Amino acid sequence: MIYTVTFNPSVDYVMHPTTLDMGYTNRSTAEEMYAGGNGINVSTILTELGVDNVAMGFIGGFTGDFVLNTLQQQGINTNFIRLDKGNTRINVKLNGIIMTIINGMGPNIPISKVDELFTRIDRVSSGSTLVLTGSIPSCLPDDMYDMMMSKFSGRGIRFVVDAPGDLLMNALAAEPFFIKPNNHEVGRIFGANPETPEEVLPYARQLHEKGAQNVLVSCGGYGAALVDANGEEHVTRCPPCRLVNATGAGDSMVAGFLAALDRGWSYGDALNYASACGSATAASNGLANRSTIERFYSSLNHLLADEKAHAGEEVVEVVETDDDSEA
Ligand SMILES: Nc1ncnc2c1ncn2[C@@H]1O[C@H](COP(=O)(O)OP(=O)(O)OP(=O)(O)O)[C@@H](O)[C@H]1O
Ligand SMILES: O=P(O)(O)OC[C@@]1(O)O[C@H](CO)[C@@H](O)[C@@H]1O
Repeated sequence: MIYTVTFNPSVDYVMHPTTLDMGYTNRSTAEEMYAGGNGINVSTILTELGVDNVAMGFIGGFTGDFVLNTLQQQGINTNFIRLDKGNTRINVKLNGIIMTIINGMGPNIPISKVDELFTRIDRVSSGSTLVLTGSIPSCLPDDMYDMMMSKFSGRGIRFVVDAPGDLLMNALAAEPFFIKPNNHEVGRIFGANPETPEEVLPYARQLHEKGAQNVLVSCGGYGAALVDANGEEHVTRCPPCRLVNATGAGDSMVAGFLAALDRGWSYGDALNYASACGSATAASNGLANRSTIERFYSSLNHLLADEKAHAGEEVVEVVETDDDSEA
């Protein structure tokens, strides 16, 4: 069974403003609301792909009710702890010409509630996967994932960590099964600026050597790279698509990689499937549905087969001329 943990869920409130002028009233032409937060997004895609999972974490107030009701309507198994005070945050996504995001802070989580979460995780059986993803509210220590992995190590639980900066680096010593930073996060860690899957591979290998078993680095529209648990390197591309809203694209990759491994696929195929899931979400309003994912996976396989067939071919530069005569 896969368990996702979202410490700071959200109502993702997507607005479509036609202008974004600071200091003036701007108007939106449409709005959508989604149950959000990284672990919740992973659970949503896993459920869409028919993989058994449970979404855990903390919710509070009327916005917490919205998150819970939405997940339950989507048939997602939930095991959330209700906070006595405060509301689950609202994260505003201004989907204009340039996407602008304002994420809320989220409610305070008392230590007694964190202990309750640990008691629930204590009951998770050996062979389970625990997905620790997303930011941790500022009221809690930023070595939280590291601490959880140490606390529950030796139980036969596989840990997946997708978190920024120190949260990720602190978790490596506990040898997580799978991590998924993006190329910018990797760049910040190593003081570099890798963009393409080929450029991130050496850094992915270093993260692998520091303890992470599978290191998948997403590179936005460029595709993604993987150093797998056997130390083998893979790169993939993105299926061509029109970008609609990339919120949750990285989480969709995490879900896609886990879903493919759950089906017994190879690491290389799992990377391709993860890329298809990411791009399918980037091309959708909200998270992708299964049929979009399968369509993107098939179009990625065509693209990769094409790339392989033409590998090593000399690139002939096409020079455009003003007249219609053939060169
Ligand atoms: N412009 C794009 N065109 C096609 N696919 C994209 C684009 N941007 C993102 N994707 C898909 O989404 C995946 C994840 O994107 P990205 O590397 O931005 O991850 P991320 O920063 O973790 O995402 P997020 O935090 O928005 O969930 C990419 O590997 C790719 O499959
Ligand atoms: O504020 P955080 O926890 O860093 O990110 C939260 C968030 O932006 O990430 C998800 C997409 O990955 C959204 O559903 C959600 O709003």
